[in-house]
Amino acid sequence: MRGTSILIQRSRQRNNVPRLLPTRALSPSATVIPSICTSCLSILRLAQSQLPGSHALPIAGYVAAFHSTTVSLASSRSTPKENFRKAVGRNKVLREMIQKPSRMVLSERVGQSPRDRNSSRDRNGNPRWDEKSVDTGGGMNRKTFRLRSDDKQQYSKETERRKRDLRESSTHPSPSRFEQRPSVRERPPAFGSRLEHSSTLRRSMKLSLDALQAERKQAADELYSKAEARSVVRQQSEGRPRFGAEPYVIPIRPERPPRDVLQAERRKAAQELESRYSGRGRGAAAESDKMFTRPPIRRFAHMKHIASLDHVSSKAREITHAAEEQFGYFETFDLLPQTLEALYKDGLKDLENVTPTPVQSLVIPSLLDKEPAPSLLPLPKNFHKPKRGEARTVNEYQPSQNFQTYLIAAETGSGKTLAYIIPLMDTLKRRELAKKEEEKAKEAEKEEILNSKTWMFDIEAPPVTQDTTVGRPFAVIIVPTTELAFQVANLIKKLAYTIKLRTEMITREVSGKAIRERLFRGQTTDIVVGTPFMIDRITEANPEMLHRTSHIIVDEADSLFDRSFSSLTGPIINRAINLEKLILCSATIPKSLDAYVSKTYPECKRLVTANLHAIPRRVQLQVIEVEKDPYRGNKLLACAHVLGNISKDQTEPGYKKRIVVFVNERETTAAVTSFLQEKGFDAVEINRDSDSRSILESFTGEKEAVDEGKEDGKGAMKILVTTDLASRGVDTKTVKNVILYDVPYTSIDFIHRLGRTGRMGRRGRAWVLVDKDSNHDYVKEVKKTMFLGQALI
Ligand SMILES: Nc1ncnc2c1ncn2[C@@H]1O[C@H](COP(=O)(O)OP(=O)(O)OP(=O)(O)O)[C@@H](O)[C@H]1O
Repeated sequence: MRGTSILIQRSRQRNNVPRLLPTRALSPSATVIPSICTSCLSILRLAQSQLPGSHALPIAGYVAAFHSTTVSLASSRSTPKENFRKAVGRNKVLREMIQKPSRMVLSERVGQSPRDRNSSRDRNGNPRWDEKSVDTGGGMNRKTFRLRSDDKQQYSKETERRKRDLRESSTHPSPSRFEQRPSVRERPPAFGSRLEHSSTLRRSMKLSLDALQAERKQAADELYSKAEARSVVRQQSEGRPRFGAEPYVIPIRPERPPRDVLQAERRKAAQELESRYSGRGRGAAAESDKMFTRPPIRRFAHMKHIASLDHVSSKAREITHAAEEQFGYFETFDLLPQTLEALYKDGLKDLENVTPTPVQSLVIPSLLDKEPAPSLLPLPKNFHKPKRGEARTVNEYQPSQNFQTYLIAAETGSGKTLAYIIPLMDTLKRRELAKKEEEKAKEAEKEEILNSKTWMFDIEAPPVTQDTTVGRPFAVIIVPTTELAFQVANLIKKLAYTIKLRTEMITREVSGKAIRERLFRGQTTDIVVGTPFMIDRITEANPEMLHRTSHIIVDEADSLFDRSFSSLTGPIINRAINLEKLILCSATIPKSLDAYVSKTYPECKRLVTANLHAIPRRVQLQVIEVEKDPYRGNKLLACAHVLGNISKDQTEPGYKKRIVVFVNERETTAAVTSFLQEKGFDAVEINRDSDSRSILESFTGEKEAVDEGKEDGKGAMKILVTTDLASRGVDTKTVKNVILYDVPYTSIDFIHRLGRTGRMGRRGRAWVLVDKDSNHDYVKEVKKTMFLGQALI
């Protein structure tokens, strides 16, 4: 073509999908078609063979339109030929152009041989064609060219040779693609245009069109069967393919199995699951449960690496859901009137229309005990009280064998404390009332005998028993920190006022003398709350103290059975020789706890809520990249900046904003607190020397109105800087914002720290500061899991 040359490289078409290939326009006036596929090649051939240069320009546009049609057909499973035919059928302009060429576009080169289309003269400058204008009567200025006789001969020879080659190649199997392509040197000399070169090349490679298509079809079938995602590069413009735009990838999806096949598979899997559970004990079910439903998610690799949470099966969660829906009101639990009264009046004061939380619906009916207390085993005669400084012997008692064990696990701030306290107090009160009734009956009987004449012969001497109630509690609650002991003891005291039970707290804050007086001053103590260290010390010196203990509750059990506490918690349990119920309670079940419980208490009953290990979606987590501007690695600055932003927002108008900042190491608390104080924030830290109880009280109490004149900014904020000391169990229900100054070491710490906000259905916000030493991927995974509402692993 004279004015326009559209050069097309040889294209391959795989998998029935037109592939775009780069082409070039040589002439500056040419229409640039950046990419084209083989299906469109035919059109261009037609244009080049039939049209003069100036008319090839609009043809380029037609080709673009044609190409878009073939691309849209590409996802169908028809062959390129069929696609081509369909595309022509759809495109009116092209159809007309191909079927009956317009008179308007035909010009001087009509009838020119495809060979040497660009030059009408040979090397010697002689005209190749005898130019003779012939009016064919079909067009306005149609011209025809007569071939010179020698050229005519050469042309017919060439045609003959091509046909022969094609016949031969179709009888031979096609070589592999790499073998097919000859090196540049081996290639036949260019003959005519590049278009011609392309067809010559194909001929020289002895590839028949049929063989090529068969190969493509096979490749396509393979791809579909393997369900490999192949890609079609399309250029996106208003949802339609266009040339020159950014490419994007559309994966070809594998064929979906029919619906009935899928349903049958699911049914089979469900039956298998059912059969694994039916007719087995709880322990076995739990075992198979674990085996069968190990988390299939591999994408949370970083979380898996760091975390140590145990997986809770979907079956266990389903069971819980069913149980949770059963109880809508506290009245349905069949509690004593005084327990109900205490619950509404003291436990959930100032709350209207309270209903049991999921964990309470699950736990209260399971722990309620209406049976009378069983008779006590006597104390062993050889009770050994170790002297001061003497080595402890752990296994000197015969531990109780017949107690039931429960593992209660529910998300943070879900009301676990009341879930175990209410049934415990109700049971103790029931037993107390039953005992009183029994004593009353005995008294009446005695009176009757004394009044009768035969009393001298019938009455028996009263038995000598060790059945004293002084300093021998019925229940012991062990918690890991003094702060938590204070909180739990406070709640029990409130309830006990109405229920009429006595409770005492034993922590390091209480002196030895005070404990002695409280416990052994001559009155019955029903419930003792304390830290493991203190309870262990006292019960080691006075093992008879646990003689009547029927209930032991281990709150934050994962912490109390870890390496630092297990040497204290285990012996306490062993000393309770009349133990009936051991209740382990926690918001997190690490693998270590699960293994310990399975081994030590194989018959343990697990009461686990459906959302265990999931941080509620109502808590938003934001990640602050400390290394980036404007902080440039300055974590203190980042923390102050976040606090500054919190101070400006209008989230808690009229009330003091309470914010908790968690750090990993105790030493960091002082540095962070003093920096924040320097910046004008009201920040306090909890450390060994500080009065943690009063500090925590100001964060666990009800909302506090802001001082006059300090309605806005830093004056309306209260910041607590702490380690994990305040991360477990502390009921910071009015805290809306939590800052994780350091990335927590484990998912367990993540759950407990973030659990200080968003409690009992409230909304919360959290920020985590990520610096160069932090594991970014881990934080990303936690954030993603939170967003999805999934359990952390
Ligand atoms: N049924 C209820 N309705 C409304 N509020 C409740 C209910 N039960 C408990 N609460 C309140 O929920 C708050 C959180 O309870 P609690 O401290 O027992 O949570 P938790 O599950 O032990 O949390 P953590 O795992 O952090 O120790 C408390 O302020 C409590 O008064």
